Amino acid sequence: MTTNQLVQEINKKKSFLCIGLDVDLNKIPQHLLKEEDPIFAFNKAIIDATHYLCVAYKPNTAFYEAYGLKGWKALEKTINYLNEKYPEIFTIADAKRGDIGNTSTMYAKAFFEDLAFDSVTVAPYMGKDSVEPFLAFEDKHTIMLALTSNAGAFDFQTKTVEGKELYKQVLETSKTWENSENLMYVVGATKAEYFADIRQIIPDSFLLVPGVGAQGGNLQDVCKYGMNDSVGLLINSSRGIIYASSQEDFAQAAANKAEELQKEMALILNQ
Ligand SMILES: O=c1ccn([C@@H]2O[C@H](COP(=O)(O)O)[C@@H](O)[C@H]2O)c(=O)[nH]1
Repeated sequence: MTTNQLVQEINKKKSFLCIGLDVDLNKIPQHLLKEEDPIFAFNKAIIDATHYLCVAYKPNTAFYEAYGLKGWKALEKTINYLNEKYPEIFTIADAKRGDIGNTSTMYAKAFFEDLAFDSVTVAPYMGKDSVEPFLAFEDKHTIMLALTSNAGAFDFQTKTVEGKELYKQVLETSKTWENSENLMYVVGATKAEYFADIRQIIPDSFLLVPGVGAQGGNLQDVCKYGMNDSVGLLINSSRGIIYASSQEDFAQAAANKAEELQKEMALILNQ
């Protein structure tokens, strides 16, 4: 999917919501455990109930890898279902990959070709030659960690290196890489006070923003400083939506939570 198609979808749905599909078998409604593939059954119900309220889904691969082959199969069924039934939806494999060049190419093939995700998250720590192999894929997006939502972000990312915070170095340097137009960035909603500075460096890039809901980030603050002329934000909520209920009504409860966020977004877009 191109960035223009994503922007069109945002404007059509009046939503820049991304729903995180972080499936934990201990948290899903127990009646689903009788299904042949409980993870996929859960995802399918959530997707069918919420697709008109969001523009992206983000399965975090950890929640699938943890269940071995069954988990990976459920991930494959989920992305295939999304691509076949809801091709207008942007898909994110939250895998936080990145390695020496030839290995990164294989990661990119796994997520862009075999699983056919629109985007994958990567860690910048290994630098240019670990990220450029992802950027080489046309109409695919590489979402690089910039300033993460967790407390540990302050261990390295905000430390000053050669007179500048490390996350700023990451943003500035990445702009010089080949095919950098295929980059998006992760910035945590819990770091709202940093968005204005970040927008100075990357005014036009899309930002994937996790951390609203369960982690306490505030949507209004993020939008105030992080939004650009094309909206430029994908706000992710995972647990706050998908675990709204652990009963038979779980999909409707998730849709209700998603609608609360979508309505807030529509108001912001109409301002
Ligand atoms: O900085 C980051 C980067 C990634 N994440 C991931 O986003 C979701 C957030 O889930 P919630 O349940 O809405 O808190 C999860 O997959 C994280 O691994 C992040 O939170 N922060």
